[in-house]
Amino acid sequence: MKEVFPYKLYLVISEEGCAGRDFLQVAEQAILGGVDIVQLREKKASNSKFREIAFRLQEVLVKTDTPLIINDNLEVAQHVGAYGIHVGNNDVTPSQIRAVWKDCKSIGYSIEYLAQMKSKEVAASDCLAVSPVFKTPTKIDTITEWGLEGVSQIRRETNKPLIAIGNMNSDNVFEVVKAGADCIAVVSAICAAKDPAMAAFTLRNQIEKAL
Ligand SMILES: Cc1ncc(COP(=O)(O)OP(=O)(O)O)c(N)n1
Ligand SMILES: Cc1ncsc1CCOP(=O)(O)O
Ligand SMILES: [Mg+2]
Repeated sequence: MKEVFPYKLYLVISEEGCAGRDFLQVAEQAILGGVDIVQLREKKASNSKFREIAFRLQEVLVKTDTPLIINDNLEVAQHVGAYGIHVGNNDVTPSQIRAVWKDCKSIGYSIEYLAQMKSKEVAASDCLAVSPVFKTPTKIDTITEWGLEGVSQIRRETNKPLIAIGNMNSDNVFEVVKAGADCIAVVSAICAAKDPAMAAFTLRNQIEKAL
């Protein structure tokens, strides 16, 4: 059976986060470098704008068969026929998504505190994000800074694919994978890099070395 989440390097992108560069080109370059899944995270866009950006990104991703994940917005995710969705504790829940979106291939769910691990929402998810591993200016409304010990602790509690996010960079991904992460998700390490393809290539190499 095909694994639902075999991905290793996950780009989380927004149009605004690419600092004036064309976000579609950043995504294309990142994929050339080794990104194998992309999430569109538009925290401020209206539904219609979010949908429009998602369609444009989807057009680029289909060329390389790269899956598109939509952050938070179930309506947009279904409308564009995304591969899946990522949600956290303030969003529509994984079990609600499962109930209404029958052909959703991947529901990702953020783990912010340990008690979540026993919840029905974890059971309803396909993959879990250790969120954040390290504090990051990209997202400041976070609860637990998990650190390497937190990644290992969550690893011991589940066999589901674990995505590490939060200040991931080429200096720390090796040890984060060694601690138990299956996949590394990044915003700034690629979106703010001078050369997104090279940045992705370097991250991917570190991940492969640790596996
Ligand atoms: C891969 C991945 N992991 C974690 C998050 C954070 O989701 P959430 O806690 O819902 O916070 P917002 O991103 O919605 O601000 C994510 N988006 N992607
Ligand atoms: C979306 C999100 N969720 C937890 S941390 C984070 C932001 C990660 O951004 P960066 O890779 O720039 O630290
Ligand atoms: Mg969310």
